[in-house]
Amino acid sequence: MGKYKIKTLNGISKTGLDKFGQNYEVGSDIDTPDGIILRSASLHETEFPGNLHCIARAGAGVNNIPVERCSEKGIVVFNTPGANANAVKELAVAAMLLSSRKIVEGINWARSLKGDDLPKQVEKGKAQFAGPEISGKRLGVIGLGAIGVMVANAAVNLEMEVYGYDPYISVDHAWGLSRAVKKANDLRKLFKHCDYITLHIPLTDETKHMLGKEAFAEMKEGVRIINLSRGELVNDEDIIDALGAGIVSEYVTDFPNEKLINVPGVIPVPHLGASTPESEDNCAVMAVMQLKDFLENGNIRNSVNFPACDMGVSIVKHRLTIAHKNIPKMLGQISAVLSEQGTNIANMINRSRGDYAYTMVDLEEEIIDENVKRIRNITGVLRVRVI
Ligand SMILES: NC(=O)c1ccc[n+]([C@@H]2O[C@H](COP(=O)([O-])OP(=O)(O)OC[C@H]3O[C@@H](n4cnc5c(N)ncnc54)[C@H](O)[C@@H]3O)[C@@H](O)[C@H]2O)c1
Ligand SMILES: O=C(O)[C@H](O)COP(=O)(O)O
Repeated sequence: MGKYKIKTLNGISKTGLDKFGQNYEVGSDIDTPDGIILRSASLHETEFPGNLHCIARAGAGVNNIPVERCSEKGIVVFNTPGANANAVKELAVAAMLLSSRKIVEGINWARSLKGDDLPKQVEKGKAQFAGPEISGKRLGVIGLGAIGVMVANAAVNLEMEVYGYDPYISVDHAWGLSRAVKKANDLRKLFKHCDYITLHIPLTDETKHMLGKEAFAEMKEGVRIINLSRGELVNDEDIIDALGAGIVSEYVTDFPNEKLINVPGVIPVPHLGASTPESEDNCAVMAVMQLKDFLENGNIRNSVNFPACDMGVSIVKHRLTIAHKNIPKMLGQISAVLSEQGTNIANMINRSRGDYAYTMVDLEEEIIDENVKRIRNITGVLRVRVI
């Protein structure tokens, strides 16, 4: 078996890449990779080579990856849940303060001062940069996943009154949420009462333009909006109107574009949410370890399109992994091929997730190519690997 080939897109932390080790050829110029590791680069226009088995997003959001197209080809897509959450939480706290205290304007003004009486000018001019404290104000957190929970809890510690909205919250994340966070059952109520609203949800067909004209019409006048999640969650034209009308007083976005950049009240941050050495290392290490375990053992952990599946380290003659559609009679057809050959199945596991499923089979003897072909040809089978 030759070396596994991994293509890198974006700058991936060396601490993570070093974990690939000797059996891997890793680089940005690899043509026919077994795996891809990336951050925000878009793969929507990319044709995938036939031998590409897996893609790891060193980060949270996977809207830059054509996940459904990958599923149809049996390509397993991973992300690294929670690995950059603390970095985003810290920037969210900073964003609330930036939106309140006119810190950026104040710094720019201080830098523009000239003369030999600067302390005097500072004291005379500072009043124009006064802004409210966040303590005692109401914060609405939309999305209570890895980041939203941390932001909500941090805001409680900063003495804010916090409302959380997430109809799909996981049990684990609910356990991690401070009891002081109040549950918002209805987004309209959250819009009506909150002084600050922060978004921590993925970009999907459901969430695109979640903040638009109708939402702004419900909001408290002067609300401050923090969007460190994805630009398209907010309708640009509508928030520009809401800023002009004074409904929104400040909009901190980690996703600036040409429409927003010079609008008064917009605080553009150049997608810095996860840009800390700590989270870049965390994400890369997690992504690399997941890719390695998948390529070497067929195990799936933290995939966004296939079920979690783990049979430990492969120590048998062959491990067969089969990505397939979640349809009846699949296991029967696979085991029929193996039993016709007289092969003893040492261990087998099958898991499903929505329309897709994954089967792992440990075999104590060689599997002949003809039978691998027969399994590949079963209707609904997307990909077969022999490890
Ligand atoms: N700015 C950055 O650098 C940066 C860094 C990390 C993540 N992000 C963005 O933040 C998003 C969230 O990251 P995370 O790590 O917290 O993800 P996560 O999967 O842990 O949490 C997302 C939460 O959103 C909830 N949700 C989904 N649809 C919802 C809806 N319609 N209404 C309310 N809640 C909904 C889910 O139930 C889940 O709890 C990512 O998808 C990514 O787009 C940005
Ligand atoms: O979804 C994410 O994890 C973030 O947007 C981080 O993106 P980045 O890795 O390109 O900084």
